[in-house]
Amino acid sequence: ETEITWWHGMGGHLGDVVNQIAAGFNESQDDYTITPVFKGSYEETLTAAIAAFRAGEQPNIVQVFDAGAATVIGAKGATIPVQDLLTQNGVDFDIEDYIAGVRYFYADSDGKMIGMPFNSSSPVLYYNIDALAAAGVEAPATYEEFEAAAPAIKDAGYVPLVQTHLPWEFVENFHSRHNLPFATNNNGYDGAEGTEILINSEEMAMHFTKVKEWLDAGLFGFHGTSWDDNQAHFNDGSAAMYIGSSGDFGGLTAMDLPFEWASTYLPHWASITEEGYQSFIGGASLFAMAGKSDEENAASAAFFQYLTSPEVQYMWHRETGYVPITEAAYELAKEDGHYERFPAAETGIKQLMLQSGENTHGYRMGFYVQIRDVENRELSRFLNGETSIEDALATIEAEGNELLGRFAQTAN
Ligand SMILES: O=P(O)(O)OC[C@H](O)CO
Repeated sequence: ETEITWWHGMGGHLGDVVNQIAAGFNESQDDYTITPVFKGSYEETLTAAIAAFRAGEQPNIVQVFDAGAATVIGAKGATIPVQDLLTQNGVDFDIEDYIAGVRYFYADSDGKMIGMPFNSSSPVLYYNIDALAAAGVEAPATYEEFEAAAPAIKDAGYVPLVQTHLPWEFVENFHSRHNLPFATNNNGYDGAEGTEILINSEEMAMHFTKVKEWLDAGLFGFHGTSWDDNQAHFNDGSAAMYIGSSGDFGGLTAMDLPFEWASTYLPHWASITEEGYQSFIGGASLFAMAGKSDEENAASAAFFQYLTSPEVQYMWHRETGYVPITEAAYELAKEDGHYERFPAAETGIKQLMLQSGENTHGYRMGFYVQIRDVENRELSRFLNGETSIEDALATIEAEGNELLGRFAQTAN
């Protein structure tokens, strides 16, 4: 029997479902055993995998989040393109089986799939139905509607809004929802050479200036930049709404919160675009690391085949809220009546299928994990009154471009 390992960053409820998938694969056949290992946050998982690769102790499969994808795809020789792994091991592969939004996010510039989409998400707006009813307002579709409703929500005794990740929700997907360019060179997809971040814009300055006004007026809560710093305020009933991952759906359901909740799209500014554009996929994908035996690679291919079967995909989607990555799994969820029972479970995938534009397919920036650190640092300093928005955005742009330039050198 061949044994393989899978490093991932799925904690809590998500980790339980990962373990169920691994157990299901192990029971489904006698040739292979996969062992999932929780390595901490997405950032910690990626750091551990890079260190392990350098020491020749890499796992067979590692989960890498969207922000780290360009770095890993650009690290030639570190991974085996998943498309090659599958076809070399006799597993049928057709990129058209995947929903449009996930098809090319983890592909190289030739359209070859390098990472296997796994937990794909969208940032959505969750709302406490009881809180909005107490305030006599509807869930907002736009930030203008949020501004109009927020004072009544505050008067009803709630913090109107919190969010879980400034870069993902207020920067990266902000650009997609408004079809604004986020980097030169076709958002970085045309190559690392000369790619520059386009964060220092009128629209970013306007949005964060508004967020700071809301914060100062008690209409927005901000408790830190780690993934878990803010959601607790929604869970405990003090915040009426939060922007978070569609992949939070399963965890929220499992918590059995003492109030009714639902979700809707990530708001956009009607002043920038009347109709919002699609978001692009978040979450993470699975990479097969290089340097493993043929037997182990065959085991990884068999696991990926199992993982992408409609039944396993639907189970993962149903239990977590991550979007189904194949058309077949989405159809299965619809046929099973999943969205009639839980309308909030469909928000993420529907948002990925809204109108698209030239800037809505995501971004490809190397060392973007480090750029996120700069964004979090400078945007927090602005929200805490330690710098101006002009200086914050200029600093992110300068440090971001320096990191992008360094990445372009390593990638060549
Ligand atoms: O919380 P997740 O797993 O949906 O991931 C959100 C972001 O895309 C990670 O960078």
